[in-house]
Amino acid sequence: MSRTLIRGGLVVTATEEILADVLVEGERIAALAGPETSEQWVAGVDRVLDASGMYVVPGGVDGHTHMQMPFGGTYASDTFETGTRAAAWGGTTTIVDFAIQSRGRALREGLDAWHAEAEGECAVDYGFHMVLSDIGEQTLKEMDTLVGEGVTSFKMFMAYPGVFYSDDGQILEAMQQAAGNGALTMMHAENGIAIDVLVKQALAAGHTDPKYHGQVRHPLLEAEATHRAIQLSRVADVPLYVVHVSSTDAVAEITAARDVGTPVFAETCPQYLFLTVDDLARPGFEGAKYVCSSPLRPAEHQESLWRALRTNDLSVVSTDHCPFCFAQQKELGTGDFSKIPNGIPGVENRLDLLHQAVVDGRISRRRWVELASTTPAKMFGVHPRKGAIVPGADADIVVYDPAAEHVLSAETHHMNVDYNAYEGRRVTGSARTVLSRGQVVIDSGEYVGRKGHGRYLQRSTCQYLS
Ligand SMILES: NC(=O)NCCC(=O)O
Ligand SMILES: [Zn+2]
Ligand SMILES: [Zn+2]
Repeated sequence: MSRTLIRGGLVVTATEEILADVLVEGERIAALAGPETSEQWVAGVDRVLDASGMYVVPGGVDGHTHMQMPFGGTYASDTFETGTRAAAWGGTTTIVDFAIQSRGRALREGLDAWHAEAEGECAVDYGFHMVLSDIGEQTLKEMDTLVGEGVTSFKMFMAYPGVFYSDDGQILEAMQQAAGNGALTMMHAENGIAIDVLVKQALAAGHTDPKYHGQVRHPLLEAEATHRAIQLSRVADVPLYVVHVSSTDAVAEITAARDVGTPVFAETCPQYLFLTVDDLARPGFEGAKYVCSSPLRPAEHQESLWRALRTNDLSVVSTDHCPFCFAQQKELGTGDFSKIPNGIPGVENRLDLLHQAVVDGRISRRRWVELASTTPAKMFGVHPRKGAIVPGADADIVVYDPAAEHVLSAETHHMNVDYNAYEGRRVTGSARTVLSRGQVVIDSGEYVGRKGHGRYLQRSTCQYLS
């Protein structure tokens, strides 16, 4: 069994910051100790990693990715291989991706297909949520089986009629089923039926540019759907996790529900914290790079999101990593914004963008770890294996250089996509060395991992509910 000692760093977790050395044995963390004790370990280890001046943090847990997802006539451009490698470069050592049920098909078929795509391909560990696109008697029964296989969360869509959309009755039934089997329900909360009316009207008026994507997906239609999802979850008596929250109005619904004790949780994503509608309105067709749903909002929404991250009404930052190349993929929507594949890349950039928020004084170091690693690990049932630096946990560890300045760019990133949504942005902080289950996968910025190292994670149920 290989032994690694990480020496001299500041261990930062969601709850404490301590100067401690970390001993890794095989795939797990064996012990933490001060320098006098760890001095005695040096002779018996295979490798000593010098972490002086560095933070030693649990690997990032990105609870919302879409590797090679089919969407709008094409596929997200990162495969499980390229996307998990890019994740590792950015300090993320666990992803939870979305397996998708096709309409008219069984959950099993969708889940098997995603397993087949991911198995043997990943650089870091991965789990699956399941997207419900065809809720009926058979789907409801299958939900129970999947929970037994570690797929303990189900995403439904109030958006995308004719594709992933579920109506209120179907949503209520799936929520009732989840209430019985202990799963977490996840919601893409936008009123897709109303949005489609506005899309038709916009196109009829000749409004075809990417910026109209943001206009038709009105924040009130996000708020309305969020409200409806919350009320349905209360009727079903099931916890709810709202994905990619983008607006002040949706946050207000979540806050109001949480204030009366409803088990509603929510995430936002870096794109809503760092980008705005001005990016969607870039000249020519460039705005297509910024088309995602929920859409980017005017800058004033960002303050509400930051505030909610501080008050815990938003408790997770995930990426919703869903990359489509500008050339040939985003271009499918030239002359019709509604045909632009929805999604923004970011799995590699999340930790650094959030660390910039630490540097800027918006959140504390501990909150950074909590939002990016510990809370998603608990939310999605992989804590304390993931998201923690304690003896017995998986040795998913990032030696993070808080002073390393770099510029985010498609020229230097490792995601398989021809643009970076944050092109030219200077950030302070970078993952220097990354361990995934005890194996060094990033060594001083170089990838030294291997395809197939990443294993499927059978998740338990949401730990905020037990
Ligand atoms: N978010 C987005 O624009 N694309 C990915 C699919 C989804 O999460 O709705
Ligand atoms: Zn969504
Ligand atoms: Zn998504």
